[in-house]
Amino acid sequence: MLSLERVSFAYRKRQACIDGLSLSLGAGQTLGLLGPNGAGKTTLASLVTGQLTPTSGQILFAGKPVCLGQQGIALVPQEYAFYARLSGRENLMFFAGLLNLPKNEQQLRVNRALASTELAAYADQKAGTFSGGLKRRLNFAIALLQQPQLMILDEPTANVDPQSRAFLLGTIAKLKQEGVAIIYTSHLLSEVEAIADKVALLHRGKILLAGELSELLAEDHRYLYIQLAQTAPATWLDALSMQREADNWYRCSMQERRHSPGEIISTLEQKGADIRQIRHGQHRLEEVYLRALADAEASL
Ligand SMILES: Nc1ncnc2c1ncn2[C@@H]1O[C@H](COP(=O)(O)OP(=O)(O)OP(=O)(O)O)[C@@H](O)[C@H]1O
Repeated sequence: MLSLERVSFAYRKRQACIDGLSLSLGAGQTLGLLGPNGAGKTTLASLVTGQLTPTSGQILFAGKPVCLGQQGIALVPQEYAFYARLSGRENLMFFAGLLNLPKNEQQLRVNRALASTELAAYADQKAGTFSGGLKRRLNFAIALLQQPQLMILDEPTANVDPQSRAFLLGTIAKLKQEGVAIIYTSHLLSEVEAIADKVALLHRGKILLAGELSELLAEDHRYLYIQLAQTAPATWLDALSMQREADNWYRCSMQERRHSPGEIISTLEQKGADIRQIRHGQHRLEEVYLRALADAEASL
């Protein structure tokens, strides 16, 4: 459905902001687009929607180069993109009016967008008086009016409470089931882990790491991760080949096959360790992300 072939873009000459980037996305797939501040995620979103034009390479949607106002692609931007002085419904009617549709179809789409985002009860309030969560939903509802085949969500859950976040993620999951392709940027890696099929990690405009989420998270059982309630003394670290990580997490290497997971746990318990959590066999996306960035910075 979407394919990017060696796409580059520079705001200023010589300084590539997106640098030779290739990726593809099929119907019903969700791509989690990750990267530190300034990595190029928003720029990439603007390229895919046709708001910016690549300096080289091409972006194809359904086999054709994307253009400004591309049909079938909708962006939910980071900023609130509606009129604060209009009500929720007035905003939706205004944006539906820009879609060049018969009046009854416009009304139908507004009602559908209000229903899918559960905004009907607030539809006649001024959008400027909405809570942060409702504003995010309105941003989302405006993009839904286009009934897109590809939806790009740029940090849609920023400043949103856990309930509204769960609601937005649930709505995205429904769209995915209906075959809508999603590009989802977020700094909340647990969210991306929950909804993405594929992940691309951007760093300085290049893809540092990309692939199926399940493959990126799969681990070869070389390490056991244990979180303790206390800080482990150096003697425990030496005895069990443990390395301290953040938040009292310890990484125990089993590479030398000196210890099995069971031995490590019982030895720690005998020493009086208060074990909070244990992980074995799967990385968290956050670890994959931080390690890839640390390796990239080290090799600069
Ligand atoms: N309009 C612009 N003119 C010039 N440079 C820009 C412009 N917009 C972004 N940039 C630069 O391009 C780079 C990528 O910015 P971009 O906003 O795409 O990153 P991002 O990954 O979305 O960051 P964040 O996570 O903070 O939203 C940054 O160095 C930024 O300063």
